[in-house]
Amino acid sequence: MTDNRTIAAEQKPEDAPELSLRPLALTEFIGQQKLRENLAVFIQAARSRGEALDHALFYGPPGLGKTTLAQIVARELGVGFRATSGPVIVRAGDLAALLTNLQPRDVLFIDEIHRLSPAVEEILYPAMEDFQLDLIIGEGPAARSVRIDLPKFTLVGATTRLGLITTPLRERFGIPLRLNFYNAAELEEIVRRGAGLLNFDLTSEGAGEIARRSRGTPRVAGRLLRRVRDFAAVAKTGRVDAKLADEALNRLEVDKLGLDAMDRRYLRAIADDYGGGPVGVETLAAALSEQRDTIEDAIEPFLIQQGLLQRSPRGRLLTLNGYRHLGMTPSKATEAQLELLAASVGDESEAG
Ligand SMILES: Nc1ncnc2c1ncn2[C@@H]1O[C@H](COP(=O)(O)OP(=O)(O)OP(=O)(O)O)[C@@H](O)[C@H]1O
Ligand SMILES: [Mg+2]
Repeated sequence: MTDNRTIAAEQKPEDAPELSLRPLALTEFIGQQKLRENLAVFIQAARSRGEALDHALFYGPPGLGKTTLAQIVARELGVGFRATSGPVIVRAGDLAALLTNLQPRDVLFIDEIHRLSPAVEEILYPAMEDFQLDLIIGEGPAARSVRIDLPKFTLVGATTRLGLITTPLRERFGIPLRLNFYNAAELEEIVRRGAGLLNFDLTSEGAGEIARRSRGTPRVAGRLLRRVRDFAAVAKTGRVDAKLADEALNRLEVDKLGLDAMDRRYLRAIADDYGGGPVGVETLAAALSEQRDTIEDAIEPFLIQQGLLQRSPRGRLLTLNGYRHLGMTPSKATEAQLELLAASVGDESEAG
């Protein structure tokens, strides 16, 4: 079932150093148990029918395994894998070229699918639903439309922002799958597996320390693992235990919860400059000189999941735990206000 195209398509420069840690089969993929079990069923059913898998959409915060799963899907189906991303497909013709080059049952992976242009999306709808391409050829009065039949293929989309996907596009995915942050036990398994692949002598307490501080994210776990290994190599220590891992992670400014300097800067801005909130995300983005997207995709979801931050219709709020984590105590008035809001505000983490 090893398909060379599957491997070739993945050699994006930013992924190259991580390549060796990427699980290649569903059984190697740790965590996301329910998602994995469901996916295994759908893949097996499609295989036994000899049909293309229904279109699948993976969504969730960065680094949780969306791209990895897309590749695994193609592998497990034993079909070809073509990868592209939303912003890369500029014109309808770009997408048409990709679609007409697919073999039956192939997987076409579109990363950052929330960033497709409306014109390209229009082409995608009939392609997904009826496996047909409607193209306009020529310009002006000579223009005519042609319809091309496509092979039955599987579109796998990935996005960090489900809320930014238009409803008609979202509804064309038969298999929407959400990835959640990983728990410490799952991350420990991922770290141990990574240490094994990197030939790195790490005690299980050392692995636990890295896992707990990986921000619920396998990509972060892999990164921290490599950095701890660097510290160990320079210190000429053979075996890395919890104490050494702790020292290395402290030097990397990763705290006990796994927050990095940017996370703390974000929380501190709300506490110090906006009295704990509520403060709008645009205001925060400007204050921190960060993109709003980065804040919403990469920073906030974990802080919300950890109960340090809350979203309300009026903006972001630091929770009592958020204050505690910064080693700060809110004023009595702020505390009372927080308790009121906590009682009335639900989690809006999926809001666009
Ligand atoms: N379940 C897992 N088990 C082991 N390693 C994993 C797992 N999920 C992800 N990884 C590792 O984490 C890294 C990031 O995964 P991946 O690139 O699939 O994330 P992503 O969700 O596509 O992120 P982005 O939204 O930034 O594109 C990969 O190098 C992979 O090795
Ligand atoms: Mg990805």
